[in-house]
Amino acid sequence: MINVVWLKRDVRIHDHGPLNHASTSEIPFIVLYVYEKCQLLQPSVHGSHIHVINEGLADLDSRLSDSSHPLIDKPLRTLTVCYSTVLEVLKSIHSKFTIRELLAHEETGHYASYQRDRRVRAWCKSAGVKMREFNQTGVTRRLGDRDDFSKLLNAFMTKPQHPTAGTNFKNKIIGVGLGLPGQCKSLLEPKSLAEIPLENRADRDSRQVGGETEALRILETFLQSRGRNYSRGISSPNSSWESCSRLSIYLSWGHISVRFVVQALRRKQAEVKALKSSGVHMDECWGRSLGAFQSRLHWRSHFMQKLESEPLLEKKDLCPAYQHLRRGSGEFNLQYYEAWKSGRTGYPFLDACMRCLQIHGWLNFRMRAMVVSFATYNLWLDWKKIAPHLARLFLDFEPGIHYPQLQIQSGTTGINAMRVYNVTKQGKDQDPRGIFIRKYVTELRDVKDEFVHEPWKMTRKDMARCNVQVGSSDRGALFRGLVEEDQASDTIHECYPAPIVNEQESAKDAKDKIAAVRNMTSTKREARAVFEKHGSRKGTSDFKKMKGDGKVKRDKSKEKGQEREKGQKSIHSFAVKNKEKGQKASMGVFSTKENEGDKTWSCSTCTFNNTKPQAPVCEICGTLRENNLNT
Ligand SMILES: Cc1cc2nc3c(=O)[nH]c(=O)nc-3n(C[C@H](O)[C@H](O)[C@H](O)COP(=O)(O)OP(=O)(O)OC[C@H]3O[C@@H](n4cnc5c(N)ncnc54)[C@H](O)[C@@H]3O)c2cc1C
Repeated sequence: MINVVWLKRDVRIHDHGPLNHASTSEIPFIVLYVYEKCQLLQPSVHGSHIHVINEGLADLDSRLSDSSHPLIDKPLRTLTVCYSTVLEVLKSIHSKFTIRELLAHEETGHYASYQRDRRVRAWCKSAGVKMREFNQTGVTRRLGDRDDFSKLLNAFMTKPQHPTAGTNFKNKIIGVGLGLPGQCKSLLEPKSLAEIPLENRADRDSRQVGGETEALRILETFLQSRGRNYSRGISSPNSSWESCSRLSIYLSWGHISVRFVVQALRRKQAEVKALKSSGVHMDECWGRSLGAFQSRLHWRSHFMQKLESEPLLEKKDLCPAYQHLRRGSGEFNLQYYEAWKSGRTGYPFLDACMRCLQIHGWLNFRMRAMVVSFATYNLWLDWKKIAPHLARLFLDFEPGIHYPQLQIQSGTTGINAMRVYNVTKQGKDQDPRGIFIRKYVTELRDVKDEFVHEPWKMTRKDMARCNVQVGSSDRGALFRGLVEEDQASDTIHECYPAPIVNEQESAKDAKDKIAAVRNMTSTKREARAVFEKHGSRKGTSDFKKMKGDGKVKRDKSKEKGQEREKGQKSIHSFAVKNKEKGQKASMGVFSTKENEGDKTWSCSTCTFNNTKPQAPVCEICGTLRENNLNT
């Protein structure tokens, strides 16, 4: 008899329920990782993900074998790693040893992993193997609605972590040479994983390194010093590099647990508070930044809960009313898609973001939202078509955040306000001197500050002076003319495209199309159902009041298509009312502020600074506006 610890997105030693459980049991166990063929076939998989996974496995192998050096290309010492399907491997182990317990973490993954888990559970049942799954994200299985979500999440985060297994259990691990299907002697490079298309197997040029050791180090530097600037540094791609925690890849691949991070954060918050009350001068930034970081960690579980409750979210729109949008025949413009993908849209700030992702696999939140907004509004591309490419680009790909965010940013959830980012304005705000642009869009490195965000405004002479030709594929044409004119240049350098769409017009068209769907009575009804199931319940008392009693109920009259009663509030009626009052529709989070003055309100759930005084819900997380704690 043996136990099996099945590793998925949980490759670490700290706060690891399955490892702890196995190590305190009297029988031996296998620590198993499978390069699963059915998962590797998913279009979201990229070689860089495999490298990060391998770095995590090598780190764990060295921790479990008491060695100080993670060895990626050397024989494995404690882990059992196979290249197969998990069911085949489990069946083989069972036939050789008889598995008593299969120990794993619950996974809120894409649909293929959801189905795989169901198959494994069914097999365990039929084979008499007890399967035990541990929670590691704070997400609750089979949660009907969001009424108790925050309470449950808080309880989970407050619970003591699983003890880190001591060294005495290590001789209980059975590992190498078991003769299992596809068993590997060492970790596999992406190049030997035939399921991943060739073009997706390469690594990123410069990316974060995976593994628990690195995760702990990054957390420490953040809480010791970098985190101080979190609040004011997260929006610009220049400052976010250091100011953001940069923990996402470790959280996504399970090299650190979210509870470990939350509890470390709480200790830091207590330390800051204690120092302050003992009279030590504390920089105000710390308190604000730690609070904002705490909110982001809350969002993590908040968004993952959506996918947990709606496993098909990767494939369908949260609000069915939007299903047909961007999916008409001929609506997908391949040329636009390719330009967006390769960072050649003619909008320098946008192109810099896409090229930055190709090199590093990371961008801050605002820039991610912006690249999706540009693709789905300005280029009118279907979010489902851009999702796999972004998933491959993001080193921290986490399905439970990725798909809900894609839907929010493309305006199809029914419960979030439309947010169309003006990429040129964002560039001017977040990268005023074009430092980020010049770093990635090297064609523009010699362009003067005044044109770096709008190079198409340069005259032909300006272009010649900074050795770039904007808007023509004929490199020679411009310069031939100019050389004759003023002999200004005898060298021909690089080309940069002219903008592929008119930013203002394309945004307006897209917003009109979305608004037409949003304003339909049937859409409002569907959006309400989405809110009941997935909307944040911060400001819960108002939500309950709105419903007339303490419990959220489905509005049957609306389901039958009847009109809303007079005076009854709806998430959507507010948004429509704004327009009726003649308020200008938002061009993006910043332009709204200009239109409506400085009446911003900071959301008590997610701390986002909302710029629409009349907005019924927070633009980011959907929390009800009424009596929002920070209003
Ligand atoms: C279209 C889109 C897709 C995204 N896809 C992913 C993804 O696949 N994986 C991923 O980890 N994040 C994703 N994000 C959220 C966010 O951009 C990243 O979590 C963040 O940039 C990671 O950097 P960080 O760890 O330094 O973040 P920090 O700002 O330091 O935040 C700490 C942690 O909080 C969580 N977090 C932060 N912002 C969000 C958010 N908006 N929603 C949910 N959780 C959040 C993350 O786990 C993050 O690691 C996406 C955002 C957008 C707009």
